Amino acid sequence: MPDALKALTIPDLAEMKANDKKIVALTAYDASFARILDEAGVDLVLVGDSLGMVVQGQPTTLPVTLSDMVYHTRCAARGVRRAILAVDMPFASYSGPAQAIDSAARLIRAGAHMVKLEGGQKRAETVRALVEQSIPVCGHLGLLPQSVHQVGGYLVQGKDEKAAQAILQDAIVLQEAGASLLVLECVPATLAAEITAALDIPTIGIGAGPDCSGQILVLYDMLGITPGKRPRFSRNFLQGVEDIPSAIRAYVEDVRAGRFPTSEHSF
Ligand SMILES: Nc1nc(=O)c2c([nH]1)NC[C@@H]1CN(c3ccc(C(=O)N[C@@H](CCC(=O)O)C(=O)O)cc3)CN21
Ligand SMILES: CC(C)C(=O)C(=O)O
Ligand SMILES: [Mg+2]
Repeated sequence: MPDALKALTIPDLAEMKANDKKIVALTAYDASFARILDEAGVDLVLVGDSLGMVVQGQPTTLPVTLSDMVYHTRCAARGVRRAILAVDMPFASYSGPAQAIDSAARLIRAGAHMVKLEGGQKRAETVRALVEQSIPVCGHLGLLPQSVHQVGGYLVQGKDEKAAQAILQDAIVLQEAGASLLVLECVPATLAAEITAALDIPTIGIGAGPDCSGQILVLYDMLGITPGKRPRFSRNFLQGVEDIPSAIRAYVEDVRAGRFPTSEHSF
C-alpha cells in the first residue's frame, strides 16, 4: 500500500482505483507550489500547458512551447517527493510517433514520470510508440484545449448520444494502446461515470462529475487567483481558510471524502 513517506508509482494509481480510493491531482508549475501540494498529500502533480494561460497570460494554451514545458518541469520536479509528476505534451509536439518520443524524452529527462497528450483514436499509434519506450502515458478526452480553434470554443463535449459513444470508444482505444491514466475534461457526469466503469485504468475528472477515479483542477482557479471568470466546475478553496497550504489540504480532504466535486460543479 502507498503510504505518506514512500514515493507513489504509476501502478499505485491502478491500485487506488481498485480499492475505491480517490486520486487527488492539481496543477503546479514551480518548485514551491509543487512542494506544498506534495506535503498536503496530492497524489499527482500536473505541469499543465494551462501555464500558458495562468502564468504567461496568453489567451489559449497553443503558444506554449516544449522548451517552456521543460523549464517548468525542471522547476516542479525539484519540489516533488511523493507525488507522481505528469507533464502535458504541448501543442504540435506529438504530431507523430517519432516526434512524440523526442518530445517526451526531453520531458522525462527534465523530471517527468509520465506525459499527457490530448486526443483519442488518432493518437493510438503515438501512445503505443511511447509506451513501447517505457514512457507512461496519460490520455485526455472531452474538452481538448489544444483544439479550441477547430471546435470554436471551450465547450462541454459528449452531450448527445453519438458524441458520447465516440468519446467512450476513444477511451477504450487509449487503454488498449497502453495509456495508464485518462483525464476527462468537461463531459456530462453520466458519461464520465460510464467511461470510468468501462475502463480498467483510472480516470481523472475536471468538470466531469463525482464518479471519476480522481479529480484535478488548475491550481490558480482553486486559489481564486485566475484573472477573469473562474470555470463553473472549479471552487475557491482559499475562501474561509487562512493560508494556501490549508486550502490545498481542504481540497485533498474534500476530494478523498467525495465532497468535491458535486453536481454543482458538473455538467
Ligand atoms: N485557468 C484555467 N482553468 C482551466 O480549467 C483551464 C485553463 N485555464 N486552460 C486550459 C483549459 C481551458 N479550460 C476551460 C476554459 C473555459 C471553460 C468554460 O468557460 N466553460 C463553460 C461551459 C461552456 C459550455 O457550457 O459548453 C463554463 O461555464 O464553465 C471550460 C474549460 C479548462 N482548462
Ligand atoms: C486542466 C488539466 C487537465 C490540463 O490539461 C492543464 O492544466 O493544462
Ligand atoms: Mg493541458
